[in-house]
Amino acid sequence: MPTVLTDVFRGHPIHLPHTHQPDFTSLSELPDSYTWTSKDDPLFTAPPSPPGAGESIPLIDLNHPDAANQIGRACRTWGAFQIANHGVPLELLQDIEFLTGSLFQLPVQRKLKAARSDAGFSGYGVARISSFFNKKMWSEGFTITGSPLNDFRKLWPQLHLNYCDIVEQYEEQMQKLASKLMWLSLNSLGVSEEDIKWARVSSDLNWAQSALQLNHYPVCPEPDRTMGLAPHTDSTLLTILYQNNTAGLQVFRDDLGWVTVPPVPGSLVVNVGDLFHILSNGLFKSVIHRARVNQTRSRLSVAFLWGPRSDTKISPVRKLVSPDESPLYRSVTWAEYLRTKATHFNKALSMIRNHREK
Ligand SMILES: C=C1C[C@]23C[C@H]1CC[C@H]2[C@@]12CCC[C@@](C)(C(=O)O1)[C@H]2[C@@H]3C(=O)O
Ligand SMILES: O=C(O)CCC(=O)C(=O)O
Ligand SMILES: [Fe+2]
Repeated sequence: MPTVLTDVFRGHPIHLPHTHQPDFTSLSELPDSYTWTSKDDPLFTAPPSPPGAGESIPLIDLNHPDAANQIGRACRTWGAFQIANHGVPLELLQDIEFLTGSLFQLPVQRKLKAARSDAGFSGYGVARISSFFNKKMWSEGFTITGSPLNDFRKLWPQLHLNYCDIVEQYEEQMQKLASKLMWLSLNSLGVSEEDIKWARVSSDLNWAQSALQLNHYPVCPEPDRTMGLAPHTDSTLLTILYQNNTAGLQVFRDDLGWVTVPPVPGSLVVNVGDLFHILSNGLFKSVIHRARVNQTRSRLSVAFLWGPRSDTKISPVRKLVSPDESPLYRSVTWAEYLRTKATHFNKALSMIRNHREK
């Protein structure tokens, strides 16, 4: 059984056609293979949030004395929020944006030197969920887990060490922030470190692991007819997303439809992932989100995908399950869940749901 993320997809190869990526910049018309309709994705034409509704996910000031409750509320109603005053240096956000921009600007032959293999985890390619859709997505991505040294050396024979250093610093900051956010939201439910022993702050963060997903959405001649990244939930506990100043991220709410998450300079977007939904016995929503593209500006985003060690069993916190009911989900490790997701995509959650008797 794999204990690091690198091994998770080894027995679950997915054929991902990286090498058929077009040179996005040379296309003046959208090819049919990139043209999406509601047949390709039932939510494609779901209404955008009504104009003037003025509602999007909350922007929460982490220094606010009531931040924990605000975060808890956002996790229950939206499954997403933005944070200001998160303590991550602005310069580091600029560095990771610069790194991401430089990576995707490399010639495609260079990027393909670090292509992700079908059974691999790290490297350059299309989104892993691509295999579940008939149409292609107008984006390219780069996944990092563990040290990026080998891949970065292929991309930047000279500068790779500087870029590795940025990734390392960024991951360190994100780890601290993610654990803080998890505990703030759990505290708002009355759950404390006594209730989830594997995730104690004092256990020096060795209980967690992560991946970084860099995304690039090139300028597109017909943005309304294509998709940057198809709707999905993240398989994480929490995801912390940095987006550049081009809008594109949307979250889905049953009552509102697609709601745009406007870029707020210096702030970060946080998503509840499927594992946090499980841990909270369904109280926190793992939010369906997608990325649209833009006709005049390219868009970059950096997702920090955060979860427990691969061998930790995640199950609903006992305290959140009422005594006369069984937990909503059976226990699952992150490795098992990622593999279930890799084969069953958006059915994964329902596959580990306990069916209540009576
Ligand atoms: C740790 C993770 C989480 C992964 C798989 C693996 C590495 C890359 C992540 C993403 C990033 C892009 C969306 C997503 C849906 C995808 O296709 O690749 C994510 C997926 C998940 O959250 O399920
Ligand atoms: O680019 C975005 O805004 C969304 C990216 C995302 O959802 C992901 O990488 O999981
Ligand atoms: Fe995502």
